[in-house]
Amino acid sequence: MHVQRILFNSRPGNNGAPVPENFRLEDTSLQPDLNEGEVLVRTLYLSVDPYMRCRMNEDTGAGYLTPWRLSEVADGGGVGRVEASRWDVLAPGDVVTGFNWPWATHGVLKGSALQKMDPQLVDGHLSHLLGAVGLTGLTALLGIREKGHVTQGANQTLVVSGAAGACGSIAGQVGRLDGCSRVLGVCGSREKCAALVDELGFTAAIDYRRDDVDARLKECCPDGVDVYFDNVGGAISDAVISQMNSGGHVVLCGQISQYNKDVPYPPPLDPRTQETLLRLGITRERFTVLSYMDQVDAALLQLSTWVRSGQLKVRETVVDGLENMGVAFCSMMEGGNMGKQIIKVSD
Ligand SMILES: NC(=O)C1=CN([C@@H]2O[C@H](COP(=O)(O)OP(=O)(O)OC[C@H]3O[C@@H](n4cnc5c(N)ncnc54)[C@H](OP(=O)(O)O)[C@@H]3O)[C@@H](O)[C@H]2O)C=CC1
Ligand SMILES: CCCCCC(=O)/C=C/[C@H]1[C@H](O)CC(=O)[C@@H]1CCCCCCC(=O)O
Repeated sequence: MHVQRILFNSRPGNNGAPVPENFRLEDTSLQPDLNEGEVLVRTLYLSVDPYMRCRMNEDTGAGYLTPWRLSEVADGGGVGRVEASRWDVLAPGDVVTGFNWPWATHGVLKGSALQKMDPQLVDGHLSHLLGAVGLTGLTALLGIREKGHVTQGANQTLVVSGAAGACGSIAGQVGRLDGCSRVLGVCGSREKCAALVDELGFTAAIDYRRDDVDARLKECCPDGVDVYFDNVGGAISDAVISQMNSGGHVVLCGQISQYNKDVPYPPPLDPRTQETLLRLGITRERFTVLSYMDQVDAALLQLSTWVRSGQLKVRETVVDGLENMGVAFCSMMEGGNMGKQIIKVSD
């Protein structure tokens, strides 16, 4: 059968922004004959994620991430439909997701590497299985609950960086639903700020590209910051942490501002920020959603319930066409997305 796939074409180098030409589209054929345990899937949606920038380096800097190999098919999170199966658990028509989905229109995958999903969980919006009711939503919900120490009635102020993105837009809403009295988002445009406040229920938002971040933080967080959900690191995080209360908590979710730099993960902290954390007894623990897989079923049900009831609003930036994977990835790394960046591959 004829398939299209995206090969990893070149490395951007440990220092520097990726370009779409780091990927290339290939037309080829796939032998759909299956061995025992294999499944033929048709790709519906592919996930576009910041951690992929680390997979573009020869050394990813993170133990659990393998580098993409040159001239091989890139992979990541995906959702698709089973077309043929020699794995007992799956049958044609089933909707499945996986972490190592090939960037291709069809693929032959190991059945044991796939999770069967109930489309009712997302009312048929299957792209949400990669976002709000998938790893993104889980990251936000479990990050807040495992590391944020949010307590109903405690009058806490939560700040979220990368707030208009996939994880951030959900984390802020979860913080509000779990009891924070004030939720402030930091993001990269006026339009994103407006969406956070007008649509997603954030109390206020800061445009870090145009506003005086320190001054706006003081203005919007008059009682200081109790919980910080950190998606970006760097200068924004230094500014937020400098206004945190003693005994506060930083959820170390990601550090995207450093991913185009040759630094390990997590990147070293500014010494003044390190001193603030120590002096004020602020926790800053690394959070990885993959460490909490035992909680996935209950957490997905919670996210699904909130989305279906309208309590949790979902934003996505969906681009059509496998051939646009590289462009969409580079755009996301520069803030071109609002909510989860998705590629739609087929209906
Ligand atoms: N710990 C875990 O288990 C997981 C962690 N993550 C991490 O969460 C973070 C968000 O991921 P995700 O929600 O998928 O991606 P997003 O949807 O948030 O997309 C990335 C966003 O980062 C912002 N950004 C890019 N460069 C910078 C910069 N230099 N400074 C500030 N903001 C920047 C852009 O928004 P803007 O317009 O605001 O600049 C862009 O839209 C990442 O750090 C990622 O690695 C993700 C999944 C799981
Ligand atoms: C090195 C920077 C990572 C920063 C944090 C981050 O973005 C983590 C993302 C992972 C999260 O735990 C859930 C995911 O989907 C991300 C990892 C996926 C791992 C898949 C394995 C890929 C491989 O074969 O290397």
